[in-house]
Amino acid sequence: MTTLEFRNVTKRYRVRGAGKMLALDDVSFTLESGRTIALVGQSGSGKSTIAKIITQLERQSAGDVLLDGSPIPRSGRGLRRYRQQVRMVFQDPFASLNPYHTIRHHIERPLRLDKVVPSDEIEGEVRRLLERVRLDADSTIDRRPHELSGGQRQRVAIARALASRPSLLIADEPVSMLDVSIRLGVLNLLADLQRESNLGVLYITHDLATARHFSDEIMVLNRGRVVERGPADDVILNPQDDYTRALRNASPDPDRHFARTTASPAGAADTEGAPA
Ligand SMILES: Nc1ncnc2c1ncn2[C@@H]1O[C@H](COP(=O)(O)OP(=O)(O)OP(=O)(O)O)[C@@H](O)[C@H]1O
Repeated sequence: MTTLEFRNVTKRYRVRGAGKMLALDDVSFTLESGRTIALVGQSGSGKSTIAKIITQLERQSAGDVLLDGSPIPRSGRGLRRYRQQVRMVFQDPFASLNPYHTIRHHIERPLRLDKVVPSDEIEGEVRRLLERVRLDADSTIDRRPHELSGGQRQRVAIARALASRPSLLIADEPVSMLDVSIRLGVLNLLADLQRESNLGVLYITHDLATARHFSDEIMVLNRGRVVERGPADDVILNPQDDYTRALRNASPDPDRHFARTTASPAGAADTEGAPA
């Protein structure tokens, strides 16, 4: 069991000519393997700042971020091990993959860096990871990102994140840049992988309906403060905070229901896994 804990975390950004800007105000939560927490809030509420602190792109101004009770190491093997355990899926599958490199290269890299398998098993492991994200390995492995659709690229990004066999996955708006018709397929895939690997997932989203469906718990952020949290159904069906109610009322369809979340063969839930 792996646990990532935010304990009273505050983040102030220095803004030129305007002093400091409070982006996170005393935020505490615990993400553990096997559970999915959705982090919801309007633009500017601080969601990405939490992701940046977790991935060490930013440092908190105050408070503690602890992995299994210890502060995140700042350098060396400890930091490498932390980065292997906590992986990120970014919003933009177009920007997060290097256009000059093949899909094979993208997935091989973390396998080599983290010495996940012996060298002679890397090829097989790349193929296995592609199949895990329901991509056809033969027709995908030697392509470059621009030869794939947005949904296929995001599947490659997920395969790359899983390559290091992490315990926790931070998914920052993982489907918001994808065509609406294929979003559900990618979210179902993430849900399947979460269950198969007992991952802890922090699902950052604007979308209350998918937050409810794909998460155990929802945490609502407003201007850097957690204003409400609780079991997903409770937060959506019976919001206690005015801001959550406003978010819910502004949401196009917060009670929307979704089809199954069990593993599907490539192409069953959407056609993104099929070769182009
Ligand atoms: N590097 C930075 N320097 C100064 N202010 C920043 C910086 N990054 C974020 N902010 C400010 O911090 C606040 C929180 O931003 P953040 O990006 O975390 O919000 P968000 O909820 O992720 O928004 P979005 O959904 O639009 O990505 C915003 O007011 C933003 O303008």
